[in-house]
Amino acid sequence: MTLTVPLVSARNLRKEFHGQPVLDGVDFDVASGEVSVIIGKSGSGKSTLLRVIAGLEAPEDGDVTIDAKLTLSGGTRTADWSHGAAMVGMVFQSYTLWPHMNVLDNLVLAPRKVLGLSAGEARERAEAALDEVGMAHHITSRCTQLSGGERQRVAIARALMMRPRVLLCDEITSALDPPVAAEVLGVLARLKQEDGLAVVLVTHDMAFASKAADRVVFFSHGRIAVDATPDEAFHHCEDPELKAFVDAVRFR
Ligand SMILES: Nc1ncnc2c1ncn2[C@@H]1O[C@H](COP(=O)(O)OP(=O)(O)OP(=O)(O)O)[C@@H](O)[C@H]1O
Repeated sequence: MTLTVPLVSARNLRKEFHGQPVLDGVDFDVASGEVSVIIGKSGSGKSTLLRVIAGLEAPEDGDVTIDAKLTLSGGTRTADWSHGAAMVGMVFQSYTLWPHMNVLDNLVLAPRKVLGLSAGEARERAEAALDEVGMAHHITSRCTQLSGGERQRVAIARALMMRPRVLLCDEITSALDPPVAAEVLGVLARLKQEDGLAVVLVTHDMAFASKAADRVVFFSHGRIAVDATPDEAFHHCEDPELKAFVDAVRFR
């Protein structure tokens, strides 16, 4: 029997804002080459979960193991924290590219500073990353000249520059028209397929969730209420709250 060790494993994550629990003892595993879609009502804690895993938010309690190294213990960073952080990339809903820079400069900034890559090495890496998202021809474009979908593809490429093994995506298609959103989500599905990247996606896109997700996680009041295959979650689920949520989103 082969035991697969999760790439990311979070245990008993607890986070409060103003005395209110937002993550209420969350256990969450991510496997390599898996697309997990997180759904749930607004304010249920989905973004907070991603931000805690990415190290952007400190939890009150909980352990996180990334790539077999304990990075957070009882809510506190361990000596292996940076090793884990390097494995995790994050892409956000609103465009976080520097508008005054061109695409190449946006991509090379962090790897040159953080990894100390030479200009040539960083450019080579940028060309490969842009190629992955179908944006190689835009390497010298100004970010302000790009459409919303193109900007999000560049944002994905920028996250890929640090060679993460898991990409956390927080509602990255919410501001896009459905066909453009489908294109961006298609890029993620391909990255999973071709590069074995793990993708965790907070989205309301049920079509993508049912087609491309390996699992669907339903968040409710700071807890994971359902963690199932798309077929189970959308067609055979007994959870009344999930059923009501899926119907409400599907027909919106
Ligand atoms: N930095 C913060 N300071 C105070 N409260 C916060 C902060 N970040 C999140 N919250 C609160 O925590 C709760 C969960 O927020 P979170 O963004 O994780 O929910 P969500 O499920 O991602 O919602 P949405 O779908 O609307 O993005 C909300 O009530 C939110 O107002």
